[in-house]
Amino acid sequence: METMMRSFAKLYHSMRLQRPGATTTDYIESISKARHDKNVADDHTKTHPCDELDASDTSYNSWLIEHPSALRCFKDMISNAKGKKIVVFLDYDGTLSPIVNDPNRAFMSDSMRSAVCEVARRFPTAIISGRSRDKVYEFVKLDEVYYAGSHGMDIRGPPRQLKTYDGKYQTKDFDIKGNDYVIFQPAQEFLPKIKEMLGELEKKTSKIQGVMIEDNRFCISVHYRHVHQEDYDMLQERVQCVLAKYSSFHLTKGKKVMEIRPSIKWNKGDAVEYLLDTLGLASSSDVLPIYIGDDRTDEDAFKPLPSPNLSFTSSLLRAGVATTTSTPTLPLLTESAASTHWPHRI
Ligand SMILES: O=P(O)(O)OC[C@H]1O[C@H](O[C@H]2O[C@H](CO)[C@@H](O)[C@H](O)[C@H]2O)[C@H](O)[C@@H](O)[C@@H]1O
Repeated sequence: METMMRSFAKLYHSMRLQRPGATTTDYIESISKARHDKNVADDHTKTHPCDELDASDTSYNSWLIEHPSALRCFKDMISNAKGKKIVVFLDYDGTLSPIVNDPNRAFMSDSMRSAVCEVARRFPTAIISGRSRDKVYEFVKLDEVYYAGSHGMDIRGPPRQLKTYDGKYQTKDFDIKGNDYVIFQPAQEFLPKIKEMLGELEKKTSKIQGVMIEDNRFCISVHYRHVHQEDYDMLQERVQCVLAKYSSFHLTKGKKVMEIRPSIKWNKGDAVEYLLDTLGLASSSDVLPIYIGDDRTDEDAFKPLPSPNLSFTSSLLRAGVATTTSTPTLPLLTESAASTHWPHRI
C-alpha cells in the first residue's frame, strides 16, 4: 500500500509540475480563478460543466460530488484501491506532456517518464492517445507500457486472441526482447481512404498560413493553433469540402485541432475495455481501472469504468491544461453520436 501510494504520488506530482507556474499549494485554488480568466481559457473547456459554473454555484457543486477530482480525493482513491487489482490508463498530450505550440515537440519530461515507469512496473499500464502509436512510443520510449494510438484504433496489447473478434483485426507481434503482443486494428479497411484524404487536405489547405496536418495513421489531425482567426471560416469550409467526399468519416474536436476519424463505433473507451479483456481482467470484480486524461475524447474512456463511486475525474488536470492556451475557437463542424453496438459504423 505504501509503495503504491508513493508511485501514484510521484505520477501526480509530475502532472502538477508540468502546468506552467504551478506549485503544489496553489493547484486546487487556481482552478476557479482560471475559469473566469478570459486570457487563459481554452476553447475546449468552455462547454464543460466544470468551466461554465462558479464554484459557489449549486449545480457545479453537485456536479463535483458526482465527479470528484482525483487530485482532491487522492487519499480516498488510494484507500478505495485496497485489495484491488489496479490497471492504469493514461492519455498522452496534456496529461503526460504539456500542451505546446508545436505538436512535434510535445516532449515528456524525464521525471514524468520515471514516474510512469515506476507505476508500470507495479501495475499493468497503457497509454491511449489520439496520435499514431509509433509517435507516442517515440515520445515515451518505455517498454513497460502498452500503447494504443489513433484514439484506440491501433492497440499493441497483451498476447491474447479474443473470441469476440474471431481473429479479425488481431495480428501477433513481438519486440526485440522476444516479448509477445497482439496488435489490434479495427479500422484497417479505412487506410487507403485516409491516405487519399491526407493528400487532398494538404492540397486544399496549403495556402492557409499556419495549418498543420498530422498523419495519425487511422485518423488525421488538422491543427489550427497557428491559423489567423480571420482564416478559420476558410479552413473550416475546405476541411468540410474534403470530408463531404468521404461519407464514412466524421470530425471530432480537440484543443485547437479537428480530428478526422473513421465512423466506426470504436473510441478510447472501447480500447480500455479491449485491454482489460486481453489482460484477463474484464469480468473481475476486484479490478480498479484508473484513467487519467485531460481532453473530451478521454471522457469516452471514463464510460466503461466500473462502479461510479470509484470513478474520479481529472477535472483539475483539464483546468490545468486550459491555462496554457489563449487563442479563440473554431466551431465544431459535425460530431456524430456514437452507436452502442460494435462493429457498427456511426
Ligand atoms: O489523445 P491525445 O493524446 O490527447 O491526443 C489529442 C491530440 O493531441 C495532440 O495535439 C494537442 O497537443 C499538441 C502538443 O501539445 C498541441 O500543439 C495541439 O494544439 C493539441 O491539440 C496531437 O498533435 C493531435 O494529433 C491529437 O489529436
